[in-house]
Amino acid sequence: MDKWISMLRCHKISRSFLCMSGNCFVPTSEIIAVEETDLNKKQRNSGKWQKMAKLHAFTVYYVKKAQNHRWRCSDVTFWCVDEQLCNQWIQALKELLELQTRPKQLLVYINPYGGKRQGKRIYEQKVAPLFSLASISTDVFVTERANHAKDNLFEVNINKYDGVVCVGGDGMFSEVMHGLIGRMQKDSGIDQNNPKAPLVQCNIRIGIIPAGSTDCVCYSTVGISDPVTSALHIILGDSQPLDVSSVHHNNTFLKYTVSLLGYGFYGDVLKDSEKKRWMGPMRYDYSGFKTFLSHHCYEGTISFQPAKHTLGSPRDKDSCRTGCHICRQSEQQLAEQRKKCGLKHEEDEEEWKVIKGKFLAINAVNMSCACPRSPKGLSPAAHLADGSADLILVRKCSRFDFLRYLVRHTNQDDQFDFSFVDVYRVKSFQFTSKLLEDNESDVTDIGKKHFGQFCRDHPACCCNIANSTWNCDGETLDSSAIEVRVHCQLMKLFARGIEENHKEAVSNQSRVEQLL
Ligand SMILES: CCCCCCCCCCCCC/C=C/[C@@H](O)[C@H](COP(=O)(O)O)NC(=O)CCCCC
Ligand SMILES: Nc1ncnc2c1ncn2[C@@H]1O[C@H](COP(=O)(O)OP(=O)(O)O)[C@@H](O)[C@H]1O
Ligand SMILES: [Ca+2]
Repeated sequence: MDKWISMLRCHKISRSFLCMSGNCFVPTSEIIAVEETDLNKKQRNSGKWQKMAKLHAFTVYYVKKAQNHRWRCSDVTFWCVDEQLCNQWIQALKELLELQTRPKQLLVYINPYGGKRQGKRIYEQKVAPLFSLASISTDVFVTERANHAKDNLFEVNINKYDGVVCVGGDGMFSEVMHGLIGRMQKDSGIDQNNPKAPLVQCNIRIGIIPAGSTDCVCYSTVGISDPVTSALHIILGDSQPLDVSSVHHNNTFLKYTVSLLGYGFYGDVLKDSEKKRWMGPMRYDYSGFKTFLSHHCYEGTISFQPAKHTLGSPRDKDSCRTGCHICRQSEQQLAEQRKKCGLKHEEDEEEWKVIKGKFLAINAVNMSCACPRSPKGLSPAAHLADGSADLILVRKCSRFDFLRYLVRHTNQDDQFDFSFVDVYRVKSFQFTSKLLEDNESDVTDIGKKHFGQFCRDHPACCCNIANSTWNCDGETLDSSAIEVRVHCQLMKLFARGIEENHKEAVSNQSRVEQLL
């Protein structure tokens, strides 16, 4: 659309669309702001208009969807000789924007040390100007230490805000999520140490401005890791429910997780990479390579309860997309089950499957875990809000086979199509390392307490007698026995899930135009 010849060509305004001649329309839900145009400024910039009669104008800022789920703020200016008509348009559009439920007051936490240490700059240069354009007020808090944001969330007057924004990576997001969910349970008198406690949903949405090393939660829920796109989703007030898993050990709460809870390979990569933080995001490549070469496997027992409430399966060809019907159906099914069972725990009655073995990796993912390093993710068909997690067991195999498996995270081939990889959709699971089982069953056996570096029975095998650690959304968790339970849609993000690809969106758009 030519900005300079848009002489009040908008010919129709409805509750849903601002339609302009020239086959262009903007859904009102995607208008960012409407402002009276500073004509002096415009006229100074364009000699073309200098000799014309007095004009009035307003500018509509709206979301322009580019390729690969990237959003940008675009604008169009409408000119008019009639001042009253111009003001009527501004007024009508502002009233429409008021009807949208959008955040007005946000609490922002910036981790200045996440990723490439650009959090503060990204926020100030790319995000703050957009929030100000959309008339969003902010209280900005730059963290000075780990857990600063989490601790602060237990103290602030949270009801003052329409949402919390975190600028950083998955670790920073995890911190803010722990603060919000923890605060919510504390205020409602829920004991987080009870693994069976029905947790209270957190209705304050979190917005993620990606400025970390992996940014998997942002990428998996928006489709791209891009600060401007995320800021625009926040401004429009998008809402995406998210499953959260709780991790316990012996009736003690350890952590919540939304993306990857990984033992073995991803736990070892994370542990090693923490010592190399100075390398920035490259630390994962270095530690990934090192861990791959070490090729350690770990022995233990996994018990899990299959997620029977959901129609989906981890081997599905379709992925979770905006407005996903599998997530909606699964949530309804769980709500019905809960109604039927009342206070009784339906989980207690359901079957547990038990698997013992030696594993190179045990990965539990609540979402696909797509990220720039792995655009399909660890489990491409996992759902954001279906009350289930995908449990991926990578059994002991050769280095070459493990490399083939890892490479499939980066290409289009099926990463579950290997004899040594099993995947299950679960609603809860438990893991105990062999080492702990042995210690618990025979505490007097001195030999078993004397763990050498590698398996005594098979000195040549790669089986590591020491335990691995868990990678819990980028935070290390040292526990050789854990109990995990998925809580369906425990929290919400300022996101809308990944939209259908652009071609489909364009064809839907022209269908709407025809309807109008
Ligand atoms: C031969 C090529 C092999 C390449 C394999 C690449 C596989 C990448 C999969 C990444 C999955 C990411 C799951 C998310 C994990 C994050 O929570 C965590 C912390 O993120 P952040 O706080 O933003 O730093 N990131 C990781 O654990 C990084 C794993 C990278 C392993 C190579
Ligand atoms: N000011 C700070 N100094 C040091 N660590 C911090 C600070 N603020 C937050 N953190 C911690 O840094 C960790 C990693 O942050 P994150 O933003 O995820 O970066 P990255 O993606 O590079 O790991 C998080 O666990 C968070 O708790
Ligand atoms: Ca899920």
